[in-house]
Amino acid sequence: MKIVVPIMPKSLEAIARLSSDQYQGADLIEWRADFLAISDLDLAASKIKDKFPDHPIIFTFRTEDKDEQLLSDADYARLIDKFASEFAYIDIEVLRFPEISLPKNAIASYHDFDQIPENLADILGKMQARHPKVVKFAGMPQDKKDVIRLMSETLTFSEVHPDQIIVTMAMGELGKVTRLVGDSFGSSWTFAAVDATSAPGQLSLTEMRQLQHIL
Ligand SMILES: O=C1C[C@@](O)(C(=O)O)C[C@@H](O)[C@@H]1O
Repeated sequence: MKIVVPIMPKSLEAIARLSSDQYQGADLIEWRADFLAISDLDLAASKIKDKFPDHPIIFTFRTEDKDEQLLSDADYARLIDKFASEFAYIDIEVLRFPEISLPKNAIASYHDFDQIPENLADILGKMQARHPKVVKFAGMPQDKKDVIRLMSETLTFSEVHPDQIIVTMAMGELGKVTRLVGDSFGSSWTFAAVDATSAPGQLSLTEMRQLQHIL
């Protein structure tokens, strides 16, 4: 299971302060670009690539967790188009922005911050139908059965689509187990933190490395 570590710099100075040594054990870096002003993204992109020359980087501009719409559909599409060729992977909220054509390195992603939806299989299927490089889902379980359901749907999906990379996780305390043993149920990546977490329930990179070793 690959370990992805998000970075969420809130200024260009914060990028300069990042110490890449702390990220050595990560397989991929996810740049959460939605914490910066749009006008800073160009400069930030080159600084981040300079900072992590040895890591594949995911460009993510998350809109699903914002109350207000930060970008129009057209601006989101332009942003995706611009950065897709600059990074190893690009996160795209495909069901929210269905008009976008997917580049080869697309991660089709979907978040539900309230629940593990009953129609999870349908959501995964709709994302897969766009033929992205990776299908990714993160949801908030309300009880232990939700956690088992997420893992069970992930396993079923991975058996039906053995060539499709799928990444799923349940967030929060209840969901932590999915970040540890997700790969036994078909999920290929897990997200872990250095300093701040980008979602509830993430373990630290150090803990995740130790666990990977044990497992
Ligand atoms: O999609 C994901 C997964 C995530 O939400 C998590 O729960 O670890 C963290 C986000 O930064 C990332 O974009």
